[in-house]
Formats: sequence, structure tokens, C-alpha cells
Amino acid sequence: MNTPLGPDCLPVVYGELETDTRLYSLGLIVHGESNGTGSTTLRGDMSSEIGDRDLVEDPLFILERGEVYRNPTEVKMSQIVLPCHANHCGELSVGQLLKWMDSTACLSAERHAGSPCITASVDDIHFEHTIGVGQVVNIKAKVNRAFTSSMEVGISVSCEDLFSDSLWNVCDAFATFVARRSEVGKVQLKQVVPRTQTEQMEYSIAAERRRMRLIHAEIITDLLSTSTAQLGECQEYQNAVSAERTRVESVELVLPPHANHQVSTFGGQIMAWMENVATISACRLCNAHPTLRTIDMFHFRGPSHIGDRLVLKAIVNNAFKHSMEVGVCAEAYQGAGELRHINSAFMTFEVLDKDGKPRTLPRIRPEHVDGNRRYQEAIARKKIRLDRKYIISCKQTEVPLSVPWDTSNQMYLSYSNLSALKIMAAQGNWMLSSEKNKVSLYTLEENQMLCFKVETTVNVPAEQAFQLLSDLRRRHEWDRHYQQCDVIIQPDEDDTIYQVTTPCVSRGGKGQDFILLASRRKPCDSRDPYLIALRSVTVPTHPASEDYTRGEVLCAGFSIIEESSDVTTISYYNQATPGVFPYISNDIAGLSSSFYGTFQSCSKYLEENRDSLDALPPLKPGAEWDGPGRTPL
Ligand SMILES: CCCCCCCCCCCC(=O)SCCNC(=O)CCNC(=O)[C@H](O)C(C)(C)COP(=O)(O)OP(=O)(O)OC[C@H]1O[C@@H](n2cnc3c(N)ncnc32)[C@H](O)[C@@H]1OP(=O)(O)O
Repeated sequence: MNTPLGPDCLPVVYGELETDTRLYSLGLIVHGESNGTGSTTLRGDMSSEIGDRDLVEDPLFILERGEVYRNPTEVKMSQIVLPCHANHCGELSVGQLLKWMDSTACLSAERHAGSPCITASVDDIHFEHTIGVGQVVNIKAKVNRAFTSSMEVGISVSCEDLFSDSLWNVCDAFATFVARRSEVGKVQLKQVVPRTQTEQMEYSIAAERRRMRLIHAEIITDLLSTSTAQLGECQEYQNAVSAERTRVESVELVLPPHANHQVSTFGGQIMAWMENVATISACRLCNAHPTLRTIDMFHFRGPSHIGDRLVLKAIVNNAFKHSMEVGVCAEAYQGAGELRHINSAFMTFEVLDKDGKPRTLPRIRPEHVDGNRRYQEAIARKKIRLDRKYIISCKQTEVPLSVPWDTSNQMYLSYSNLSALKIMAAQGNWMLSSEKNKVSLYTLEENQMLCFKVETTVNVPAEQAFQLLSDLRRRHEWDRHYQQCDVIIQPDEDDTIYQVTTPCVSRGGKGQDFILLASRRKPCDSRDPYLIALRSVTVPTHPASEDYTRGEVLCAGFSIIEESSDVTTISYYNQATPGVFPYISNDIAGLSSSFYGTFQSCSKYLEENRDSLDALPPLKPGAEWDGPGRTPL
């Protein structure tokens, strides 16, 4: 038997060969035991994907008329940083940068909407570099997707040093704008039609990001209530600085120069004022110049206008070894009127030494009950930020195969699971490898990755196919590799964690087991497919055991597209690791016969069950596996 060595010197065999580790047809590309590190994956790495965007930009797209394609909503702004834009250290103030970003993004939104637009929110921003006086800031914004009255605008900021001819990425952001017209109120937007591979990808993932931002506040509140309940007393540190010493309150009168072209207070100006008080607060803790690293989502809760007084308040909630969290809030009032909550945000600062390394910060001493609450919540938010960064923002090559699942990273894992599948599906260079009995097998080789797509059409309504395929407990009915499949955790109706065991195929060998997160999504609108994404995770209740070899799935899943009320296209995607690539490409013919067989049983299963969902009890959100020997549900 031919058993080549795959990545990390694990044996890899493919196709129909008898082996201890297998490349499954329709299901799991698997190679040996989990080591938890080091594989290059597609999955959910938004920051590196966007950071690399210039490197993997679509080849110049030539229109039929011979012109080079340019996104019709794209707006660019370039500014030389002058001393009047900078702080006393000669660095561009983040407040000024936020104003430029908001203006550029708004103009892009209005180009699409053809009507005035207002900023509803700006997602979390991570600033990678500071920008100095004399350098050039380049901002590019384009509408990724329009929903009903709101649209997501992608903003990328780079810095250019004209004297050394160098260019680097500063940050990427996503802002949501709402189109309004004074006579009619909300405007129904026309749809964005993606024309290039990058646009298709952004369009597709924009629906996932929207889902996250709309439930963001609720999820964070839930997480804070569970995580702060588990935290202990505030720790006493020597030389700790009283939180009250960092409290800042400042008022601004909104004058015509602070208004936008719709006569409400310019959103960028509000963010700049918020950044200003947050910086003063951070300075009071460290008595040094703080550098802003991250801003958690800005949400513009309601408008303010010329003549409003804006009260801006900031305080250091907690200081960790190298970073501090500042809470900042903007409220508006008119004359003797009530305060209206306009915006709040959390900003994270560092203090850099002369070599650019973060300095150790003084600790904070919270005061009063409210101070303790803010102190504890800052600890919980720090954990959430780290989880988020780990899953969503770290470089592709740094993402381990099996990420530990827990309630604090549930939302990000689900997002990254679906996004990885969407990124794979949006690739434009799938090659048709073979076709048999209406089942097509495609392959994609890119950046040392090999991916498969198997596609067919079935006479089953899309929703029914989605329901049938998303319950992995029934997969054994059409996939012989799924020997047993139990639900371990069902956190909500879209996410389920399963333990899947597969039969042993070599004499005396072990079977394999997988801990899989299955995330499902119904279409956001009629142009989206139904999706079921699969990836490996780890859960403490199910460590690898001696009975099975633990296998892992990088990225796999189904995209289900409704062609008509009764006809559905089913595509199955699966991503192989780089090490498997040379072996598979040599044996693509043997491999494909296995794909066809399983996919044909899948079609038969769907058509036989097109009128019923039968058999298994429905999955119950919130169900949790509660120990060995018990039934998972
Ligand atoms: C000095 C130089 C000048 C230079 C000047 C340069 C010009 C730059 C101008 C920049 C623009 C600004 O300054 S604007 C000023 C700052 N922004 C504001 O003042 C906005 C204040 N906020 C609001 O008015 C409101 O909260 C809205 C309109 C944003 C949302 O109101 P609402 O009551 O929630 O409305 P609702 O119908 O539920 O939702 C409308 C749509 O918004 C979406 N939506 C609602 N909340 C969110 C959210 N947190 N994140 C994302 N999207 C959201 C919904 O999904 C829905 O989309 P769908 O399902 O319909 O698709």
C-alpha cells in the first residue's frame, strides 16, 4: 500500500486505498492526528485577507468596450499630513483620520444610493501603524453590499512615504450607512452587482458581518454577564492610580463648521471629539503619550444637530500590563433639555518606548460600585477581543486547525466558519476536472491549497435540501464514512457541534473521530445560497481518545442554490492541506470515482426525502452534552 507522508510527517493516503488516514469523498479531508498548529488555511481570516488584498487583487478586469473596470461606488481620498492634523508628537491624530474615513465612506455610499446617507455604525478598527507629518494618507472606500436602506462600505487606509517611496497598510474598516431622503425617510436601495472575484467575496461576507453587528450589543451583554459573574474581587496593586483621576468631561457646542452637508453633526467630528477625551484620560493614567490601538464598534444611536451641546466623558476602565481600556461616551442636549445618548465606544491604548515596544503601565484602582463593574467588564471585554483577534484577525498561517470552542468565541467561530466557506466558493478559477451522470467535479489550486467542488442539480426544493443536509445525524444514510454522529452541544439553532466517528478501513487499525462545528445560514436575500459550513473545533468534554485517531477538517460544506421552486443546485466544497496536494493531484482520477459515488447517494437521499424531514427528533438549541455515557440530546 502506498502511504506517502503528508504534512507534519503524518501518513496520507487518498482515493480508494486502504489506509489509516483517508481523504474522504464528500465529507472530510483528513490527515492524521490533531497537532493543533501550523496549517495554512482559508478559514475566516478577514484581516489578512483584506490586508493582502493588494497582493491578490483581481487581474485588471477589461470591459467589453476595452476600458479597465472600476467599481462605480469607489471613492478615493489622499491627504498630506500637515502639522495642523497632528498631535504634539508629530503623528496624525486618529480623530482627524476618522473624519477623513467617514467622509470618504459617506461619499461612496451616496454614490450608490443617489441620496443623502448617514453613518449608522463603524465596526471595530485596529490601527497597525501611526502616520507622521509629511506622509500621505490614502483612503479608498467602496460599497460592498446594499441591504434594504443600509449598506456596508469597506474602507482601506494606507500610508505613503513619498521620499522613501514606501507604502503600508494602516487599517481596514467597515462602516454602515443608511440612505434617507427628508421627504420620504428611508430609501429602498438598488442592489450591488459584484463584478470581480474580490467584490463577490466582499459581497458574500458582508451579509455575515451585518448579522454580527446587529446582534453585537446583545451578545456582548450576555457574555459580560456570564464572564463577570466568574471573576473575583478587584486586585489591589501597589502604586495603582485611582480611576477617578483619569475621568474627563468636556463639552462642545455644535457649530455650522461641525455639521455635515445634511446639517446634522458630522459623524467623523463626533468620533474625533470622543478620541480627544479618551486620549486625555489615557494620558492621565500613564503621564506619557498614549497610542490608540483599537476602537470597539462606534454605533450612532441618534442624530445631533447644530446648536446641540455635546457632552463627552471618558475614564480608564482598567489597565493591564501593556494596554488600557478607556470607555468614552457622547451625549447631547439643547438648552435646558434632557441628555440624549449619541454614541459610546471602548478604545484601547498602549504607551510605546523609544524602540516602539509597549511599556508596562501603572495599574488602576477602581472606586465605587460602578468603578468595580467597569473594571470587571473591561477584563471580560479584553478576553472577547483576544478571542476575536485569534479567530478573525490573525494571519491565515497562524490559525490552528482546531480552535477551542466556548461561549465567548461562539459568534466569531460561526462567522469565520461561514466566511471561510464563502471565500472558497467565491474563487473564480475553479477548473472542471471531470463530469459523470450530471455530477461535476472541480478543483482549485491556489496559494498552495487544493480545494474540491462537487456539484449537481436535484429535483428537491432548496429549503428541504438545506434541512436534510444540515442535520449531520442523518448523513450516514448517504455517506458510508459517517458511521456515527452525535450532537455534543447545540448553542443555538444555527450552530451545532457534533462528534463524528468513521469506520476503520485497515485491518487492526483505528477508526477516526472528528469534533465538528456545523454552522448553517439561510439566505440573507434571494441572491444568497443556503450554506452549511463545517470545521474542526475542540471541546474540553471530548478530548482525543485512544479508541480513535482524531481527524480534522479545515473547511468544508454545502452551498445550496434555489434554481426554481423545485430545482436546486447543490455544491459541496472541501479544502485540502498543502501537504496533501502533490499526492492528490497525481491521483485525481481514482479520487473522483469516490466523489461521484457518494454524491449520487446524496442526490438519491434528497430526492427520496423531498417530502419529509422524518426520523430524528429536532435539534434543541441550548442542549449540551453532559458527561460520558449519557445521550447527547
Ligand atoms: C467637518 C467637515 C464635514 C465634511 C462632511 C463630509 C460628509 C460626511 C458625512 C458623514 C455622515 C455623517 O456624518 S452622519 C452623522 C452621524 N450619524 C448619525 O447622526 C446617525 C444617528 N442615528 C440614526 O439616525 C439612527 O440610529 C439610524 C437611522 C442610523 C437607525 O435608525 P433606526 O431607528 O434603528 O432605524 P431602522 O429602521 O431600525 O434601521 C435602518 C437601517 O439601519 C440598520 N441599522 C440599525 N442599527 C444599525 C447598526 N448599529 N449597525 C448597522 N446597521 C444598523 C438597520 O439594519 C436598517 O437596515 P436595512 O434593513 O433597512 O437595510
